[in-house]
Amino acid sequence: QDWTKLSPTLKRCYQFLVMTSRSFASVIQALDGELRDAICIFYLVLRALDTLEDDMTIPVEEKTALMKELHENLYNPEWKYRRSQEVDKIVLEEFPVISAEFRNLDKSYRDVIQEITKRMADGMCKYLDCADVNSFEDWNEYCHYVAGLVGIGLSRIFSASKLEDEIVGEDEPLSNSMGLFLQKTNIIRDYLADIQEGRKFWPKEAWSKFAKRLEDFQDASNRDEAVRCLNFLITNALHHVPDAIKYLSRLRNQSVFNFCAIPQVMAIGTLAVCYNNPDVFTTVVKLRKGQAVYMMKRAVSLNAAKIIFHDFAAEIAKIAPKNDPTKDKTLQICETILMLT
Ligand SMILES: COc1cccc([C@H]2O[C@H](CC(=O)N[C@@H](CC(=O)O)C(=O)O)C(=O)N(CC(C)(C)C)c3ccc(Cl)cc32)c1OC
Repeated sequence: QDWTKLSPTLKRCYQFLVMTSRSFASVIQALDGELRDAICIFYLVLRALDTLEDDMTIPVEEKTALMKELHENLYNPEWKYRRSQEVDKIVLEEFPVISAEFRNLDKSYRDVIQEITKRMADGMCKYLDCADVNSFEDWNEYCHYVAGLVGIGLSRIFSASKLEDEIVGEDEPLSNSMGLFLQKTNIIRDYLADIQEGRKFWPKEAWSKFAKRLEDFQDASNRDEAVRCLNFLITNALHHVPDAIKYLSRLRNQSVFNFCAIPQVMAIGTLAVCYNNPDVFTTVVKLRKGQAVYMMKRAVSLNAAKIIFHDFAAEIAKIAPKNDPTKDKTLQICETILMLT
């Protein structure tokens, strides 16, 4: 990334990227050619939408209008929002800087970013009034709106840049799975942080088999049932791994592969650390920093990524408890992953 050649507004956008995405910013900045700026701006527009959705100080009616209009305000040079209390509020306060660089992008990228922003906002608003996630179908739909659409949009940008084949952008189910795997992993890992903020993303179809209320998993007396529900959800999330492996096998550009593979291997590593782990209900379980850095360095080829998927699937299969009600399905999906990797 040659910072000296950037316009002041584009330089400012990369500063926002570094502020809002910590470790991930470096992977975006390493993207080749037109992809770097297009995905930097896409990331920031998504961050702006996410910041609105997360801000509980904005009344629901006002928030719904702001989110649904964001895709139009990409073409409104003055539009900004200054009343957010969120940590990443700068992307809303300085939105004119982001929209200015959005309008400098090639039309093919602008059309994808605008369409995904519109569809995501509409979907998020459907779940805004705490319409709880009941069935696994609801869970897949919610994750499609907040994450699957990101995968679909990114895949179309990869193909539009010609750095990846048309098929990458056309195959929506695979792109959707890339998002569902990451988002389900985040939701599983973030049980305690979310419940403490009154946010419930674990599907009722799952937790109702193990407790009367989702909050009950916080009590040490319910720890065994909580871990069984955890293992049930992790097993469901692992079913997206075969699609992720197929998606990664289609990529030809090294910088795109690194950008896509690193979050996926971090996610299966997170699921492996969470599996059968009661700490999920008392802290936010994270990969050890050294392990995360190690994986970011290693996941640079399909074979290297496959080995990481293989090792974590083998680890989960090894510790699957004999008396866990989901054990057979867990071993089955692990076996499938082991055969693919
Ligand atoms: C083909 O699809 C993808 C390919 C590569 C990366 C991502 C995906 O990876 C990061 C990775 C990331 O942002 N990691 C964080 C760590 C963390 O949030 O736990 C980081 O390293 O800061 C992520 O998590 N999300 C957020 C969603 C999952 C909601 C989409 C995300 C948000 C905006 C963009 Cl443009 C991309 C992604 C993809 O999206 C599916």
